[in-house]
Amino acid sequence: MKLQDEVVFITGGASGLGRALVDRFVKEGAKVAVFDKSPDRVRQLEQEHGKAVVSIAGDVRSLEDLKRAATQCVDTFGKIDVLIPNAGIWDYNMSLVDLPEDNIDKAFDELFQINVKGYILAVKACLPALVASRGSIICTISNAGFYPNGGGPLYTATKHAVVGLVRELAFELAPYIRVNGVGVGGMNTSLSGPGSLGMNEKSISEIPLGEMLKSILPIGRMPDVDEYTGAYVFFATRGDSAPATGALLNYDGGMGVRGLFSVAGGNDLLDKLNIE
Ligand SMILES: NC(=O)c1ccc[n+]([C@@H]2O[C@H](COP(=O)([O-])OP(=O)(O)OC[C@H]3O[C@@H](n4cnc5c(N)ncnc54)[C@H](O)[C@@H]3O)[C@@H](O)[C@H]2O)c1
Repeated sequence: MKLQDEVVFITGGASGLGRALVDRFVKEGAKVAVFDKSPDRVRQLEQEHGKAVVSIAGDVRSLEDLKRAATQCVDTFGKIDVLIPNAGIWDYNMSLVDLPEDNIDKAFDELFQINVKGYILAVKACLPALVASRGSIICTISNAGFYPNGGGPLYTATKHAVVGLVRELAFELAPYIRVNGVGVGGMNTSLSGPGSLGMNEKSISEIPLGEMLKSILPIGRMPDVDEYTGAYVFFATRGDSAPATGALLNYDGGMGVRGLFSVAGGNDLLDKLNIE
């Protein structure tokens, strides 16, 4: 177990990637505080994990909710070693031309309030505890934090903003708190969209992402959600990641190394080297 007795606070931990992170961190010996807007799903997590998990329902757009949750985490587990701002929504690749004029303001506010302000408020709420523990922050980014076409202009702008946030906070919070980011790629979760665009009941799992990514990613397949959790364990581990702050890990199946003429340049390696 790599994280025995470390305490992790995660937003959006009741579903998808966040949920997989909770399971993985508990397996690694950590105690986990889960903050999510869905009271039913956070309660269920607590039931499944017993004393290793405390769950708090709230909205990442509310500093008050997050401060209440940070206090509950410290009251229950005594500290916060790692904060993972992760709760997010997607814009389902809605292009600028398709954005309805009368909803741009609301959609912009909703996406930025959850995907960017939600991260800033989570840090603000956990800051005293993180300084006291000499802890670290691991932000979930996305391939959309680095490349176009992983979202529309609104989502892509929010994820690029998180890249800036990682860099700024890594500077501002040094030498007491390390701040890093993981640029995860496509995965089968319940990722939904802004209510202002009528997308709050949608789920990315309705899209045949696995089939699509086979021919888009150099690794040739969409990773399982669980396969994304190792990077977070690495950044949370005090020993192994001690030199890392302001680090951004592209962890997306190789989107930045796609070839111009074919996605993966080594498709004929087995034939050429006579390997089964
Ligand atoms: N699924 C993908 O293909 C993909 C790709 C790249 C990046 N990401 C990023 O991964 C992160 C996790 O998303 P996911 O795919 O696991 O989706 P998900 O919907 O399964 O999980 C996100 C969680 O955040 C919670 N949440 C949303 N808005 C909230 C709010 N206002 N307050 C509190 N909680 C809120 C949801 O209830 C949900 O439990 C997001 O930041 C997303 O942008 C996802």
